[in-house]
Parts: sequence; structure tokens; C-alpha cells
Amino acid sequence: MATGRTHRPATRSRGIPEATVARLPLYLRALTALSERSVPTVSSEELAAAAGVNSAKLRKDFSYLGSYGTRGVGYDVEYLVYQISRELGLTQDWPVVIVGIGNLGAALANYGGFASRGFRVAALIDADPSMAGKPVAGIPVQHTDELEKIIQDDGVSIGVIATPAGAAQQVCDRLVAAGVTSILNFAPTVLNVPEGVDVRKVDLSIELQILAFHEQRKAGEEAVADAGAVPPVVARKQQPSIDQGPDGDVPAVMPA
Ligand SMILES: NC(=O)c1ccc[n+]([C@@H]2O[C@H](COP(=O)([O-])OP(=O)(O)OC[C@H]3O[C@@H](n4cnc5c(N)ncnc54)[C@H](O)[C@@H]3O)[C@@H](O)[C@H]2O)c1
Repeated sequence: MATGRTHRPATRSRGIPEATVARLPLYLRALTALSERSVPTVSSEELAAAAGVNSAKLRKDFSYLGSYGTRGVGYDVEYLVYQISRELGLTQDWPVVIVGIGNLGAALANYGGFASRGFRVAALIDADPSMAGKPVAGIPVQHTDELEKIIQDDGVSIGVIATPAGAAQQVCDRLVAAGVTSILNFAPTVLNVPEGVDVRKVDLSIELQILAFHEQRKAGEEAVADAGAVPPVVARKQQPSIDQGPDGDVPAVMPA
């Protein structure tokens, strides 16, 4: 769900395009829901609808995984969950640190969905000395003085930045210098990172601005229709609908 900046090429070394990688979590989410309902198999059409992706694109994506399904039966749900999890690197535990334990950092720390997807919150770090030792989501907050030690001791490679924008670059530099190679940035600022470090950026206000743009356009079209003019059907058809990205999928935030 993040708009990202990455130094990786558009196609990963194992030949899976980045656009496919960005859709794998959508398939996994839909498959996990099917698995929880003990559904054994699923057709490409059903899974595509559940993931909000076009079914031809889904079949193409799965062909990169070497998964073709069985004609008349579909895909084995459990096996696909395993295959996609393995491809995304989720079959191993990923310790994650969250830096900046304010409103957002605390909400992220309390979110149970990380752990259930293989992301263990290894540490919560904040610059405010009065927070040190106070538990958030059952984990004591540690001071930023400890940042390098925590990352090295825990072998952390993923850092989440939830500090004010003005502190984000400095936090990012420290994380990277300590060995972090993937950053999820919630602060509204562009981070500069060296080659080999991936940054994904989440900004919900940008998403709202995009929705506002579409709302404004819809309102304009309704005004034209109300005035008795012919609605611009052709122009509308050429645009993705508001619940679809340009690829026909439904990201909350456009994949990079
Ligand atoms: N991406 C989004 O959709 C989204 C949504 C909400 C907030 N935000 C952003 O997330 C950030 C946090 O928002 P918030 O409401 O939680 O703010 P907040 O003020 O409640 O929390 C910020 C925390 O960061 C800590 N901090 C400040 N400098 C630090 C540093 N150098 N190292 C470590 N910790 C430091 C502060 O002590 C504080 O606890 C802001 O940048 C905000 O704009 C993004």
C-alpha cells in the first residue's frame, strides 16, 4: 500500500516483475481469508475478484511462481498461501523496529496484524527520555541512544519511521548506518538513502487528496449532466474507476 522508492530494477533478479510483487500481498490476503474458512481450492476468477485484480493478470502473476492451477479444480489454497509467503520472504521471522512512539507509532505497535504476518516488533524507540521504559503494547520503549545496539543485537533489517518529518532523515541515516536495509516511512518527507536500501512511503493524506480529486471530477460531471449536456462517457471510460488502480487492482496506496 505504499508509494515507494526503490533502487531495485523493475524486474527482480528471479524474474518476477515489481508490479507482480506488489500484487502478491493482495492475493495472500484473499487466500488467507479463504484458508481461514477452510476453503480447499479456488478458481482464478474467484480469487481475482476477492483480490480485486483482473483474472488474466492473476494467471500471469502466478505463472511467475510456477503455479498454474488445475483445470476444472483451480488453485490449491494452502499451497498458494505457502508459495506466496515463501516468495515474499514471510516464511521467516522479520524483526522490525518502530522509531517514534507517538500517536501513530503506538497505534502501529498495538496492531496485531504485523505479528500474524511474520513481522515481530523487536523494539520501540523514541527520543523522549520520559518515555524510556514505559510499556506500549506490552513492550518497553527504549531511548534512541540504544538504537544502534538494538539493531545490531536483534539483526533488524526493517525499520518503521513514525517521527515528525523534521527528524525522519536523521533517524533514517542512523538506521541505515546501523544495518537497516528496508524502511517504511510514515513521516511526510522524502528520505535520501544509499544504493541497496529500499524505502516505502505511506501517506494517507495523499490518498485522501487523490479521492478528493475524483470526487471533484464526479461532481463536475454531474453538474454537466444536470445542465442537460451529453455526459462525457468516452472520457470516463478511459479513466480507471476510483476503486481501481491503473492495473485494475485496488491498492489503498498505489504500488510504486
Ligand atoms: N503516513 C500517514 O498516513 C500518517 C498518518 C498520521 C501521521 N503521520 C506522520 O507520522 C509521524 C508521527 O505522527 P504522530 O501523530 O504519531 O506524532 P507524535 O508527535 O504523537 O509522535 C512523534 C513521536 O516521535 C518522537 N520523536 C521525535 N523525534 C524523534 C527522534 N529523532 N527519534 C526518535 N523519536 C523521535 C517523539 O518523541 C514522539 O513520541 C508524523 O511525521 C506525522 O506527520 C503519517
